Amino acid sequence: MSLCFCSILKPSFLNRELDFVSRCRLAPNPNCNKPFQFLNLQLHDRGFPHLKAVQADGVGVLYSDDTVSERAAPLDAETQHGAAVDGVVGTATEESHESPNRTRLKKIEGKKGNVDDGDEENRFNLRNGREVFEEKAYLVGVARKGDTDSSFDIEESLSELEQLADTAGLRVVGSTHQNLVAPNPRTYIGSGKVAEIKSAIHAFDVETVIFDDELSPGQLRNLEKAFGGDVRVCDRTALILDIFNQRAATREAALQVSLAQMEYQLPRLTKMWSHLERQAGGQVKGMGEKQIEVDKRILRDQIGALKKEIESVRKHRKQYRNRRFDIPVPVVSLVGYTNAGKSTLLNRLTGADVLAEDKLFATLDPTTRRVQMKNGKEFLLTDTVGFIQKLPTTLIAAFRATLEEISESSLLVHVVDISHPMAEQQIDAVDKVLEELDTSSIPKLIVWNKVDNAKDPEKIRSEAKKDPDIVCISALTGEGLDDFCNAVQERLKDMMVWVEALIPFDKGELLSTIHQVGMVETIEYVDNGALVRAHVPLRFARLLTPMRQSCVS
Ligand SMILES: Nc1nc2c(ncn2[C@@H]2O[C@H](COP(=O)(O)OP(=O)(O)OP(=O)(O)O)[C@@H](O)[C@H]2O)c(=O)[nH]1
Ligand SMILES: [Mg+2]
Repeated sequence: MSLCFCSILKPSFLNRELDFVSRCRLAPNPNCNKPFQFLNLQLHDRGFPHLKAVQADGVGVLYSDDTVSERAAPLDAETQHGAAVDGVVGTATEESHESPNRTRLKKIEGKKGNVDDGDEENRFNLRNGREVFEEKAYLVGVARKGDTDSSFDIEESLSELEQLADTAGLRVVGSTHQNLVAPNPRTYIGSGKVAEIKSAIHAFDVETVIFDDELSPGQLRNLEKAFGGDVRVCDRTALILDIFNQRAATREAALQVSLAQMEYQLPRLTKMWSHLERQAGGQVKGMGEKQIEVDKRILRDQIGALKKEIESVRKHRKQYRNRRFDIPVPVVSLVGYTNAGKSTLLNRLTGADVLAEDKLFATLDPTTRRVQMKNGKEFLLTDTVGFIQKLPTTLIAAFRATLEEISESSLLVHVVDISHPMAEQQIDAVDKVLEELDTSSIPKLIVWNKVDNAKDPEKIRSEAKKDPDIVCISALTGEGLDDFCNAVQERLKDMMVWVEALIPFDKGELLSTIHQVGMVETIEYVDNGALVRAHVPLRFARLLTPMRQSCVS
């Protein structure tokens, strides 16, 4: 089936019953006499002790007790071509234009436990307060020859996909990739690769195959068919949507994720009802087709209703924001790649308790807190949803309202995990999304976080010193936080205007606000009030206009 993640039409694939696994278990077939390729049991004895060999076409599996089982044969001759698992790293039979590529089988150890018959219970794990069954997933990526658009190489992108899969509660058992000039319009990857993956699916009881790029509805369908129907095929977008779905804690986030999911599903609403045709022995052809049209209409109506609801929540949020602007405290937004440490920084500076953990997309909703500096100055700090390379456009669109917080800030703080091997590429990916959000006019400060975790912290610190727009910190240990606050203060001062105002004695509260949000140079107490010279935010300067005039006069 093509749709893995629709919470409205069907539950998340992470909640599926064991039934799916038992359906995948192979029925013994001792009469099978096709050639086998023996697996390297040394590598796999922890993870797959029951497997001894896989038939050359990947269809049959020989178990350690010498029973042979066989799945349904491949659907078309094309996918049989070159199928093989070579035990340790799996070789791919390539089409002539495809360069060699690698298949990785993951050694499952430590907390993940064994994946054998007696280990099914260990595959239930507590995630976000609910027990989920860890499905076995296999990852597939494509490196495009001559692709200059993406700065992530395929290994790095797959490693990030693995982190996403782990966050979603899946157990990754292996991965593979292929170099292609252009993706295959039918199956995204070449036929040799399809066959190779099919072998891996059979050999390791893979339940979900995840592609690192967005697949077209047709590609999804064809791949599922080619893999034999019992395995779910999904892509990075669906995986990210599922994580968002699991993590949406507020009504607004839940609405936004639902909208993104529905928009993703609309063109993929196929095959859902093909069982009707099968049940009817194919005699009522078209029955499934009609049902799809009905489903699409229902989904479109739901999308319309959701958009209206989001709009009303958005208006509410805007009113709240406007009220917030009555107090002229500048707003500083934390932006950055997911897992960079934005929430940890907010928590550290404000004593907030926003969820911060070593998982991707821990934060979905913006949280704003007041930062009180040692010198008594204040600013508001907003934590926002993290970005990622290949961020689904449906998600950007759905979260645009929330991200408006960013475009209305006085200053953007781009938090970078400088200890991450892909820090530079992550910076590029964030800049790309910021461009899409039209934030070029807002001043930026770059924060190199997690310096404590860097291989050579000293080098990082001295590099940061060379650029006045970079501050080096550790949100975890507190290193550099004073420098960070001072740098924010400096940037905010640059955006303030110089005023001289005579504040009457009966408006004493204005004087304390100037101290709070501005930078006071001098105060002189005269007969009819306090003569203040200070830098204040533009919005606040407007408020002082009458007093500025009286000062001038
Ligand atoms: N060593 C080290 N770890 C840090 C530091 N800052 C954050 N972390 C860890 O990095 C992980 C991610 O931190 P978060 O604050 O959740 O990151 P985030 O940017 O809010 O992530 P999303 O909400 O997913 O976008 C957590 O395990 C933090 O403990 C730091 O300065 N040093
Ligand atoms: Mg966060």
